[in-house]
Amino acid sequence: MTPPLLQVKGLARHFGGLAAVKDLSFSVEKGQIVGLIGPNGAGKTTAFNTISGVLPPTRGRVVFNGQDISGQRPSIIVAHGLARTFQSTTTYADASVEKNIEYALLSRIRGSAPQRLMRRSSHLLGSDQIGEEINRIIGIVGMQAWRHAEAGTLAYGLQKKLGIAIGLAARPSMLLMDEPAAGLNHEECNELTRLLRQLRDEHDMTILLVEHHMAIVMEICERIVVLVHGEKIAEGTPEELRVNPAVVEAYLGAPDYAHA
Ligand SMILES: Nc1ncnc2c1ncn2[C@@H]1O[C@H](COP(=O)(O)OP(=O)(O)OP(=O)(O)O)[C@@H](O)[C@H]1O
Repeated sequence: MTPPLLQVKGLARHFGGLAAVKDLSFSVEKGQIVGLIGPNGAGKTTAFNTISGVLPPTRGRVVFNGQDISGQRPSIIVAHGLARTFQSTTTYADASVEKNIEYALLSRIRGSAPQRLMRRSSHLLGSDQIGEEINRIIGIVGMQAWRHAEAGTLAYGLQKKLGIAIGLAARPSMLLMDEPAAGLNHEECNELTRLLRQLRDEHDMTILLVEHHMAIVMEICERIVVLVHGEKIAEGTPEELRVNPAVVEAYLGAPDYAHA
């Protein structure tokens, strides 16, 4: 049997006396979209930051594609194929959509020495391939019409798509997405749902999604991990969690969950 692509084992992260994440274990199989949900302050972002190398874990391990990546720098983790999508604020506002993607590709090519050593040769791009790669990424996120638009002038939903495009420039096999639906309108949420499915079905992407928008989580995730006060209180399919008393209680007063 193929081992899971991502395995989080007994992960903990403390801030002084506060245990923001406690003994968290879960795994994500290749090709799955898994949700990580929980009320405000549950520890979702801390778990994400610890998995992606932004914060070192206090305890526990993160294994990706069979390799222990716990506590590695974000650039090394990206080179392993585990990338985070960026918030719109991390784009170059004055540069065009294609330039932003080009900068992301160039940083991948230049990378650090250990990154270069780790990358498979197919991951190295010659400058003649950059144009093709920009076309490929713009095609995936459906931003052909905005190719020459300045990033800072894009509507919010398009800026978020550009953030996903920049994440894709790392050619990851797995994306960690932190609240991609935040601030999107109804039509943009539908588009996001289509894009996430397309990334998985047509581009072999595995996705771990932190998201407050319960309708999207319930519709798109095969499995969901629920955190409350830093602890995993439940894990299962959307159908299982909808009727799980502990989850319903944690979300009492959250109408979006009740109606998802
Ligand atoms: N750098 C930090 N220093 C101290 N405490 C922190 C730090 N980052 C997070 N925390 C605390 O850790 C706990 C978990 O926060 P975290 O942001 O991970 O939760 P979350 O589930 O992502 O919340 P939200 O849904 O509101 O984004 C909170 O009590 C928060 O105040």
